[in-house]
Amino acid sequence: MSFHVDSEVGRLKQVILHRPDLELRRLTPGNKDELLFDDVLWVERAREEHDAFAGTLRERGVAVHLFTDLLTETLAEPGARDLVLGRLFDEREYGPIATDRARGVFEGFAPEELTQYLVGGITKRELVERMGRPRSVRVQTMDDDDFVIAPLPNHLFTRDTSCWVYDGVAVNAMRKTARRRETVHFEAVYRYHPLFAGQDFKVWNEGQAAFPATMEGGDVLVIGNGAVLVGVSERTTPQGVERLAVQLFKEGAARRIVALDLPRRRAFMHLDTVLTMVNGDTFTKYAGLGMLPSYTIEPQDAPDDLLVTRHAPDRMHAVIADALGLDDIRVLTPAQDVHAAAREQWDDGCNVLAVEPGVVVAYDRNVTSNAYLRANGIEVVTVRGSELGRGRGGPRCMSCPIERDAA
Ligand SMILES: NC(=O)NCCC[C@H](N)C(=O)O
Repeated sequence: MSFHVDSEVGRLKQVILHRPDLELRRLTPGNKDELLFDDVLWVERAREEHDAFAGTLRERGVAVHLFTDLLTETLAEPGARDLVLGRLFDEREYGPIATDRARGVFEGFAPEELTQYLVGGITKRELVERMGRPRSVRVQTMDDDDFVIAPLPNHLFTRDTSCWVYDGVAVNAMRKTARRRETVHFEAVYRYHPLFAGQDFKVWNEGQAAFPATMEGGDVLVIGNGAVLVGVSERTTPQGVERLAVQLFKEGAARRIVALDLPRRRAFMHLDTVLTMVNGDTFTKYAGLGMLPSYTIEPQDAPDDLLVTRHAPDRMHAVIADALGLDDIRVLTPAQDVHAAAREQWDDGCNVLAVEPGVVVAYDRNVTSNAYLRANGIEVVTVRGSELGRGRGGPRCMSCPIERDAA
């Protein structure tokens, strides 16, 4: 089987999703901000919404792989355990007394339990029950219900931690502390899971070791025609984009990157919160985004050199069209008052996931955006996201395509 993502909108064949679990039960009013959520969730309802989302994709012929299953199966491999636990149990984090004992507890877990605690986190009480009370200053200064290892609720947004670009995968260094531990889980999955191990695909970057050259998949749109559209954002750095460009060009996997200079704000945290593609020449865009400065990045003769051209904001759509080999692109932005538009953007109205050209999955609550897409010939399949949306991500954020045709 070969994995590749050749567009944003061609037929979607395989995707990785993460069904919410323990990590969201551990989200509280006290930790939600640090964990990048805007509210606590009703987890059972979030799971129902997520099951319905997965069901919608399956009905459209998409093979859905659940991240929990992938990680659990991966952790049955000794090499994967060593990679993940070696990265996690760092003496500089847990102190010289507790680190090895805590690691010993995790070494003893069966794969299912190991996945549960790696993703859901573990409290001091849970750890001490298993390892006894160490003399560790690090552990003794904590309350029993404090997390020794924090939960990872943003695994829900599988788009960001790894993203496929043509015939390779970028396993991304994440900007925010709350998401950094997600990366090693995907490093292990792509290296050791039987679905991927031994398969012929390229790896565009080296995981969290690339930090601080962060790049997140929500900023990466594989628009087709050998081009990639990338947001330089709150999360994705210019050097992260530059490194991606060097890798893609070295392997001849892409011909051009267009980088958009986004405002560095949480509401616009990734490009796909304000701009996504709905068919081969059409984008849905948030009215408040306006026009942005852009850069085209192209290969030079020397492999470690790049041709970088800056364009004024009014050229943004033309620059994207040119990368696609088109005279123009269609940009769909519904006419609505600025307050309504801001609310729908916040609720991921632009964050749609195409399952084939002209057919997208969207949250049902974004009534105006969805009606406008339909009026312009796009089929919109709606899913509920009243709970899921509280983490500020929609259908595109919650999916990591691993196989998708060209448009
Ligand atoms: N591509 C995306 O925009 N993903 C949404 C990520 C939301 C998550 N709570 C975060 O702040 O990283």
